[in-house]
Amino acid sequence: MAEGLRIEGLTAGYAGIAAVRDVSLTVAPGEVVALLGPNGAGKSTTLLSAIGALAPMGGRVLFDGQDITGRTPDAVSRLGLALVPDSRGIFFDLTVRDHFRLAAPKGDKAAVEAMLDRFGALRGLMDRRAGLLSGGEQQMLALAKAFVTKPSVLMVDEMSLGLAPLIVQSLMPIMRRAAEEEGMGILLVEQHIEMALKVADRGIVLNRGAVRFEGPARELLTNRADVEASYMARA
Ligand SMILES: Nc1ncnc2c1ncn2[C@@H]1O[C@H](COP(=O)(O)OP(=O)(O)OP(=O)(O)O)[C@@H](O)[C@H]1O
Repeated sequence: MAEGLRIEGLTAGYAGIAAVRDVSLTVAPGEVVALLGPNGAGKSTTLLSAIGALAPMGGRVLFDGQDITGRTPDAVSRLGLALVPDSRGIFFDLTVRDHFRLAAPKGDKAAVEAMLDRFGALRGLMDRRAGLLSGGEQQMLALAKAFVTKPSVLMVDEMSLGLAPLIVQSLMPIMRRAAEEEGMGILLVEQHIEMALKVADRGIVLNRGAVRFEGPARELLTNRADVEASYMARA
């Protein structure tokens, strides 16, 4: 049964030093969750542990009720959990079309068409090398490449990195639509607090490796003082 992503008591880090401690969060099917927090809070570490790129030191990652802790990123993505990393994971010498061939090797034409309906700007760019795309187009490609694999939960790490706010604003509703129309669960790591909370159902603030504040996105939007205080939390 589709239950989405459940991270339970995750402790993870590097060279034996924990960067996140006892972090728990869920992303249900059809839900958009904004994972917020200052630089170095542990947001990427959480995502990397969920996808299987970083072995947790403690806790569990469950996907649709199955314990996937310690599985490889390939195995995890085959189950339907995808990550768009902040580095975007695109190859400058390959064309846009090549990226879709790699992402959907079985030639799922319907999935590519559905994705092009969402990211219409890519239609005219199919034969362009990714290195010649603008920053916004590259981010669109990174997202679209994940969409053609039809994940049931998609994690996006800093979609807005290096992009003009107007471009980010145009990408956010695509995330919302995917949640509403396809039941995709979405975990958005974002520095643009307001833009993320406007499309999210819930918000979670991570700081110094722990969850400091969480609640319905609408409440976090109107309660900016608590959100900002949790960004500053020193303990
Ligand atoms: N490969 C690594 N080796 C050692 N320490 C790391 C590594 N990657 C991240 N860290 C450390 O782990 C902590 C959490 O980093 P992480 O990248 O998860 O934070 P973040 O919330 O995603 O930050 P940002 O918003 O700046 O991307 C930081 O103190 C960071 O310096």
